[in-house]
Amino acid sequence: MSGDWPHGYGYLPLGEVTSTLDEARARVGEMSGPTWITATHQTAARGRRGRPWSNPAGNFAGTLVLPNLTDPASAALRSFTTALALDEALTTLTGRPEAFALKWPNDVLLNGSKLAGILLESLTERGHLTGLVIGIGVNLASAPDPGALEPGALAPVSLMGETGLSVTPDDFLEALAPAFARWEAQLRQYGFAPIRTAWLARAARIGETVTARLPGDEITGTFRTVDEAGHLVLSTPKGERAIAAGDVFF
Ligand SMILES: O=C(O)CCCC[C@@H]1SC[C@@H]2NC(=O)N[C@@H]21
Repeated sequence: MSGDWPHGYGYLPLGEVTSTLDEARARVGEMSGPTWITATHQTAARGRRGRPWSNPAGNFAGTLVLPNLTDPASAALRSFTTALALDEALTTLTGRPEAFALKWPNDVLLNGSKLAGILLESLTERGHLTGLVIGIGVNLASAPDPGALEPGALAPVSLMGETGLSVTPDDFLEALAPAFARWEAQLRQYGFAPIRTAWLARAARIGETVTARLPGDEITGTFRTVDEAGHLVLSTPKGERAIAAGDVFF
């Protein structure tokens, strides 16, 4: 599997790298359109909020580069298309849709624990958005040692550990890439509304009490919905709050 796929995305499979996100930043100038970059091993993979991301062999590590995205609001919606594509790929490969759920803003859960994470990073020039890189890690073969988890954080699990199914990173990308291309085409053609509906149908903990941790603040409330901008909407004793970015704890 290399070069171009039928859906027109490029593909760059790499061996050991610091991070596929670093490779994306270094190589975006050579790319004319959306391109997947994968690595067999990352020596300095990163997760959200500057956390390290452990990447044992056999797990999926990839970055999708979307050059020429210049609207920040629509770029952020790729959290949702990416999560839906991951969910679709996992459902296709396992036949078990009921086992997976989506956690706002960027995680895929398996049996209620964290299976996959997504990290969006902006590419900018002179303060303007010029593109987006979407880093994706999926614990296919093994779950990393959770180390010291924040209170309330979900422990990682692996697809192999939870289901006994063996899926290689290459097989995973074969399912993920066309799924992403379809969700991306839908977003471009119809806007966020159908993506939002599809995401909500797969969301974990709607109607339940959750806590959103923001820099310097913590908001607890009932998870009502995700609004038209992709913000998390919580009902709190002080009224409804729409949260643009943060970490959610159950
Ligand atoms: O849940 C998170 O914190 C997001 C994790 C994202 C990890 C992936 S692995 C491939 C890509 N390269 C990185 O350095 N990080 C992302």
